[in-house]
Amino acid sequence: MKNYVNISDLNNLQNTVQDAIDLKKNELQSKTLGEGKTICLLFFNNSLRTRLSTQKAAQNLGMHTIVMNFGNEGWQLEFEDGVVMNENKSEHIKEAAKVIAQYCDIVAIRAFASLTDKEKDNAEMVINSFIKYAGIPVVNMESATKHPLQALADAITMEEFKTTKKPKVVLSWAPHPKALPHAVANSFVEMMQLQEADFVITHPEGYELNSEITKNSRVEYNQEKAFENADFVYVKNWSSYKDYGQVIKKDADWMITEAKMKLTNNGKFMHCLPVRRNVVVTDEVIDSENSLVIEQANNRTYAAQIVLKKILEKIG
Ligand SMILES: CCC[C@H](NC(=O)CCC(=O)O)C(=O)O
Ligand SMILES: NC(=O)OP(=O)(O)O
Repeated sequence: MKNYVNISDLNNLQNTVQDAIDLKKNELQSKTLGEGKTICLLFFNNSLRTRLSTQKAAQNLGMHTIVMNFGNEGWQLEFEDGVVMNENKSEHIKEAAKVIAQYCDIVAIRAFASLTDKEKDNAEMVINSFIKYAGIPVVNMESATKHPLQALADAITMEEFKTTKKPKVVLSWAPHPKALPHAVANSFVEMMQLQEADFVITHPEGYELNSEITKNSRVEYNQEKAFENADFVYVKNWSSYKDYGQVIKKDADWMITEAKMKLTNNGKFMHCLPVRRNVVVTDEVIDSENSLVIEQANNRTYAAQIVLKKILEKIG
């Protein structure tokens, strides 16, 4: 595997999940694989889990890490070709990407969606520019449309906690005061499409995700109906895709409550974090024994570590 930008970059999701679960048993088993190698972790947006888990994963493999809050420490980058750079952009991605590649063997990038320019977001301009110009492996730490490290961690977690071969899994929208990206939901959908599961997406009308991603995944507009007999309830807010980047309705009654979780088959509650308590989910639900949010966060290290291990094995 050269780059890890989408969950589909994995040769086989199920095998990778098993590899990660094996790795968890002895996380330092490949502690010399990355010796002499450096990874640059570039953040154009905030992070807790991704930043700490990816750095830990690299260190578990013996790598050096360089972490940079590019958004407020680096130069404003120009991504368009042929532009006269006489305004607020100090450096072109062509130089920046090639320069960064002089300092590291792998570059990992977090650059959220603009949520204002659907075309540029869908084109994945930032991460694809790094792939084009850096010439070294690129890892996606949440881009404009995808969050594959989160999706892999979620797959690991469901494998560890599923009690049936074909669980019912619900991706449920929940309200949020801000307009949030589609990336986490998109990668969760793509990951579920690679799994043996009874998968259903539930959200209010107007919050349909990009149909090029959801394809023929089932959508149920009645949240409580979707929750019936669910084994896993994965919850995330996202802004409207149709009215791009808009919060078209806040629908407080879509918040996840104990009463809704009672409709499930003793279902597990999942969320990528950070989460707005008592907006997205009640304290009772996220604090319950059926909440897997901390297990998910722990598995972020092993998701990143198995990805970096496979990239390092290819680099040689
Ligand atoms: C891993 C999730 C990162 C990000 N979440 C947020 O931006 C939440 C921000 C907030 O709640 O203020 C998102 O929804 O994509
Ligand atoms: N879930 C996740 O990616 O968390 P951070 O945004 O804190 O990295």
